Amino acid sequence: MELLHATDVSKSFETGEGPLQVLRGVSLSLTAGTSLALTGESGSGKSTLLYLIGGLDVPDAGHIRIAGTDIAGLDDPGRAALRRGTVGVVFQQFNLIPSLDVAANLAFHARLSGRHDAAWTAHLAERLGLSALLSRFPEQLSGGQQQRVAIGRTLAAKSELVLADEPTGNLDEATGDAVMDLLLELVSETGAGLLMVTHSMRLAARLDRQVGLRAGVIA
Ligand SMILES: Nc1ncnc2c1ncn2[C@@H]1O[C@H](COP(=O)(O)OP(=O)(O)OP(=O)(O)O)[C@@H](O)[C@H]1O
Repeated sequence: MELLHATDVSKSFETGEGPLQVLRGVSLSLTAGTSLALTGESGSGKSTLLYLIGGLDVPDAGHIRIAGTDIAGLDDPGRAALRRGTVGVVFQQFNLIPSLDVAANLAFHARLSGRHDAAWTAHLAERLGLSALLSRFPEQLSGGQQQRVAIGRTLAAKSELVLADEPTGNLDEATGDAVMDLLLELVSETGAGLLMVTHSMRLAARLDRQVGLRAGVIA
């Protein structure tokens, strides 16, 4: 089943020096249960594309269809609902909620999207090695532990599409590899699709497909 289909997506930003055209007609697609690495040099627009797909920003032109819905047709609350349910984003900076403990962070998006399933969340906590850390707060966790919570938060909401922006970019190599193992295993078990931005050809090679962005188009 086609999960994601982006067609001719363009995006520019206003800067002090005039408009900067970042994406110039990007098309890509992803089937449920498969993974795609998005590579490209710094500034090539990888994060911009991921944010558009995640409904965190809107394209100037083009279409993004996720699980059959054209997200251009959604209003702000509709896009917010998309981000908490169908689509989950794992950021390089973890982005956990500092005032909530691990258990509440894990369940946060699932609760907001009406997808909370206590048994499934407990299973994820166990698989992610978080069961003994449930009452800790994010600042009391290592980077690797925080990223495991962020992955769990996305999967707890049963997201069909997981977007990850350099998810191991803030971790040392051994910790990053362990986090990547868990991400790939759990995404594959849940049958979600994964779109991951990475600078690392080594990490990109672990995903099913690799595409590169260059000068605003898929190279
Ligand atoms: N809100 C914004 N306003 C102005 N320019 C922006 C904005 N967001 C991104 N840009 C510019 O768009 C270009 C692409 O940025 P983007 O973050 O998508 O690149 P990237 O490929 O993810 O880079 P990196 O690998 O360094 O994270 C950059 O030149 C960046 O400065």
